[in-house]
Amino acid sequence: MTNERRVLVHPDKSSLAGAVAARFITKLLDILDDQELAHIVLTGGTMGAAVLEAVAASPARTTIDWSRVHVWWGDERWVASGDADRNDAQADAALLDDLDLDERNVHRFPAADAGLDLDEAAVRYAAELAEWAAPGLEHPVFDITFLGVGPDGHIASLFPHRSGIGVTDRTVIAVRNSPKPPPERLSLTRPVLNASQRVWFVLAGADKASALGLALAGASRDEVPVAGIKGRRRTVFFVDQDAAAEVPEELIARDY
Ligand SMILES: O=C1O[C@H](COP(=O)(O)O)[C@@H](O)[C@H](O)[C@H]1O
Repeated sequence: MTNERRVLVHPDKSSLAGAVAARFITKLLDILDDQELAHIVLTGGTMGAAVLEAVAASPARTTIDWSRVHVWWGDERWVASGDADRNDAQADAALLDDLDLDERNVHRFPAADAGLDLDEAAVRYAAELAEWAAPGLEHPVFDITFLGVGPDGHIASLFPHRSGIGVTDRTVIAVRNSPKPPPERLSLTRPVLNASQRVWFVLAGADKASALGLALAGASRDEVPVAGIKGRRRTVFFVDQDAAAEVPEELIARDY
């Protein structure tokens, strides 16, 4: 098995979301055939929600034993619980509210109204990761990690030319002065994301083309943080035609 990066292109955003949702359900079934629990990382952003809505719309989602699925997030915006700007609130609305998930298996970042400051919240989430850690690590090995990619190449809340993408001594960081609002955020760090078995980037739209092109052309992770992320077994970029505009033709596989 190779863990080379693969780029799978779909015609548009809606077919992309549907195809990723179908693959996710199939892969999750396979994973749960082989092991008792699955640990999944969700992403915020436009495609994060679109994929979850497509999972919700798929009758095949009923084939999954969701009580064996643990849900985590790659990052969170530091706003109050239930705020529509929170990544977990978007995931709830798109899918999670409809699933038979045990709330103890839904690992939300603390919210801004939880009585903690931002640094304490980062420590709290790190402790939750440690509770579920794989042997020898301080965090679970995630089976599938979904990541959106911002037009500037950020993933989770790790932004270009900021220190966060270089942090390796913690599993969770507090982010201040984020270039994208809201300014305060929490994020998993690169070593945690890179320990994932599979990293699935999902991105659509012409505004993502340059970041993706740069990452695949060998730009540094400081310039485009997405360049610094790779799963242990698989790293797949699921993209639409517009986002693929600057991907070298030889890297493209059309998934339709
Ligand atoms: O703020 C965030 O943005 C990115 C990308 O979002 P998009 O709307 O440009 O697709 C997302 O991946 C991240 O989780 C989120 O907090």
